Amino acid sequence: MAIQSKPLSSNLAEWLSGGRAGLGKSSTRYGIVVILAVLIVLRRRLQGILRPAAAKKGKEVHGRSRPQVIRKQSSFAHKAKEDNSLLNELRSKAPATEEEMNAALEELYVENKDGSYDLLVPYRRRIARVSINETTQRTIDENYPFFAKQPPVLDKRKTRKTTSEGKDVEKSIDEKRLEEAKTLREEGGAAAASAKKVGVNKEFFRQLRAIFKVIVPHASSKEVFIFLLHTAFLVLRTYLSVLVARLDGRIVRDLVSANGKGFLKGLGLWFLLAVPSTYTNSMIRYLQSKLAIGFRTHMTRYVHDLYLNANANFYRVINLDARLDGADQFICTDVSKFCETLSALYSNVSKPTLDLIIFNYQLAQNLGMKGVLGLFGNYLLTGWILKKVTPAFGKLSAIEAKLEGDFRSAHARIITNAEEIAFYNGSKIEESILNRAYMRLIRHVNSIYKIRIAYNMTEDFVLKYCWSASGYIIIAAPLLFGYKKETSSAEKQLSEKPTNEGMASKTESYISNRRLLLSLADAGSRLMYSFKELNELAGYTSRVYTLISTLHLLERGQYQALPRPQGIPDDQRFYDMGNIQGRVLLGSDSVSFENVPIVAPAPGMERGGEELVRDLSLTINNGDHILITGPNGVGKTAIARVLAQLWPTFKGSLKLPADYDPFFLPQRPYLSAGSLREQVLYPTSYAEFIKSGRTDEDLLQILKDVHLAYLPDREGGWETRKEWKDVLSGGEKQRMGMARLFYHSPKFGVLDECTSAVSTDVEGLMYARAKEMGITLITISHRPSLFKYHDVLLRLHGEAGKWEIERLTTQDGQAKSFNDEIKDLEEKLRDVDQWKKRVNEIQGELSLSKA
Ligand SMILES: Nc1ncnc2c1ncn2[C@@H]1O[C@H](COP(=O)(O)OP(=O)(O)OP(=O)(O)O)[C@@H](O)[C@H]1O
Repeated sequence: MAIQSKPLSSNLAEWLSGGRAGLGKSSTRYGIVVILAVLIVLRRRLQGILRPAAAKKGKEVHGRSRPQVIRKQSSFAHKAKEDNSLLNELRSKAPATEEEMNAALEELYVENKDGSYDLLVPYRRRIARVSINETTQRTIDENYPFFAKQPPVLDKRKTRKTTSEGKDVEKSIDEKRLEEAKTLREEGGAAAASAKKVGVNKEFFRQLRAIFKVIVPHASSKEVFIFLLHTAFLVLRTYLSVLVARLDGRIVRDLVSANGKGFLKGLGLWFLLAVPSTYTNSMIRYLQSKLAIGFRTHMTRYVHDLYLNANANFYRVINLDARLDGADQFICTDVSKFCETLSALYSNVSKPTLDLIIFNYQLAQNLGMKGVLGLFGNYLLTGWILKKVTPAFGKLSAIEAKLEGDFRSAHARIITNAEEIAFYNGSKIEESILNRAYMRLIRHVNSIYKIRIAYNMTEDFVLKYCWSASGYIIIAAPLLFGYKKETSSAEKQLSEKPTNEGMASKTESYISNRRLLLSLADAGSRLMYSFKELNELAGYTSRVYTLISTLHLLERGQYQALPRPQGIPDDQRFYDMGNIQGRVLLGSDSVSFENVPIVAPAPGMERGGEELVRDLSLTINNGDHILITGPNGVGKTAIARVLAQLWPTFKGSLKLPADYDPFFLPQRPYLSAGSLREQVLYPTSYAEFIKSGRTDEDLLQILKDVHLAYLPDREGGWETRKEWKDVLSGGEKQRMGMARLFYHSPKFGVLDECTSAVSTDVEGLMYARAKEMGITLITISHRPSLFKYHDVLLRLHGEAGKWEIERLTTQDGQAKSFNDEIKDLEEKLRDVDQWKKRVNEIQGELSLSKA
């Protein structure tokens, strides 16, 4: 045979061009050679393009010379201020020690001149430098219209009610909204409640389109390039599959015709083809993961920019709105699952689709028109059957994600409150709570598995067995029933060859067609599997969309709005997050409340927010230290929340100075993840500290003022990184809070019971120091010992939101003496007789009415 006498390369081309049943194009002759060449060229380019950003920019840095830096922190700080010389100093290839890593980690980021910043990320004992560009307000505004619409929670069928006469009427919009809020509350957030409606429908494609604005921000994004490359590899894989099918047939032909040499060559080619095939497969997987990571990075950064924006959306999500339940689960898990499913779906859909087209084309060449019609009839029928038996996977996966979130947050609560739970010996009850959350999740997952049994059986039966059987029939029909397809000239030649060779050719043709049919069945089942994945993607899409959409709405102060319930009297106030009428005005000389009710918001509750303090009017001038006092739960901290603009000003006006930048010290001191130095600096970063020109000596002086000067020595230096909330005692944590106040030295300091665990003598010294520094104190406390550090007392009573203001200093600014205080108290005692008289009167009236 001519083929046996030719050199290997030409044999390869000829074999793979397929002679009689080849791809029919001369270019395929050199297919393998071209593929190999392309791959070799691409390999180098790919490495360049797909390498992590830090490595690409050659920006790996770490703390090689850091020990000196630690010793000479202050001189180094000034050096670093000049032009990132710290980073230049730290740049080296050798891995850093733990101490060096900690020191370099403290940097966190380096600001660039164009407003962007380079984040310093620990990575394999080195610090990688990643450029971060925050999402601009313009991009957020441009994307807003795509996310402004939230999917309705209520099903249309449920928006009808029956009147007393038994008539079925449409519900009013208000009633629908109230019912929707109730559904949200019961189901635990919009994503969970609207999961009932999730599926591959118009809404899904609308949401996906909106999300694409985030995950592929520009046509020139790196993901577009990865996507194109991925597509090229997918096409290549299909092309290689066809070549493998051809080669398979040839090898069997040589076996049947006992052509040993031809068989060995075929085997050699088989291994040769394996090289690009395996490379292509692993590149497809790699690019798919790369795409998923790219999508996730875009989305996570976008979500973080919205979540941690100046309006404190992270606070609004939890306290002022009921649409998102467990934002951490959305951001950490759902975003990742969405991105992975989306990128996997692309290769899972495109590959079998491409396979179906190419294999069908190939089979059409081999089997003729009738065979193709048979195949298509088969597809339509099986497709219809599978559509009928496919369960609502989208809805199921959205519910699963919600239950996963519940389980995760139950665990998070234990981590946050470990000590308290341990003191209460609460393991048993906490375990029951955890187990219950887990069992709810597992029951749901189990029910999905059960649903899948029947579905997978049908899918396997239809795609593996029915498709193969119909494939046999289509191949066998011309042989058994003798109908002739349009034969190519190559086939005509073969059919005229002697019987042995004709038999071998028939075997070859059968094997090739059989392989193509098997690949076709495989492609079909993968496509069907993708449909299942598409449904799951719909579930994740609905959750991710709800996350981004809610953050967009909250960013613009658009809360979930509820109508005034019909049952409440006209004179009763109704505070709803959708109806905020108060104003916050900047530019005044002092901080002043003018008829501002202090209201605890109740997101998603029909009764509306609860009024804690009625129409507060109060002016706090610079240097007018004010103490707010009153019983527990009366609304003292609530005033601080309104001052911080965390809670809305529902009515009246809140006037603030133009440069209003108060510092709040909450009841529970928060200690961040970071070094000891960062605990004092919080919330400013180390980079800003360096920029300010202040030094560790300054920080030590501050620690002296709060009686914590021993800490750097005790904890092993300023760079020590620990879980500070466990390391410091209650009083130490509060004193650290005061240290932060002194470091920032603001005009106004809002101190909410922030020294309740500090001994009275040290507390007094700290208050005196704060006043010395010119900080105007707005203190919330029950401790009478603090009266003497304040000028004005705001006393909240709690009954019907009553409050009163009292001066604690005399006209000349002196603290009231004990004599003054006694006089005040005696004045008050004078009223006691009247109050007693009134109590007797009321009791008398009550006993009369009973009689
Ligand atoms: N995030 C919130 N959402 C809704 N209501 C809240 C929220 N936080 C607190 N409340 C409610 O507001 C009321 C006032 O709370 P606040 O924290 O202002 O009390 P307080 O006067 O500071 O009490 P204490 O002296 O115990 O600290 C309480 O009834 C509380 O249940």
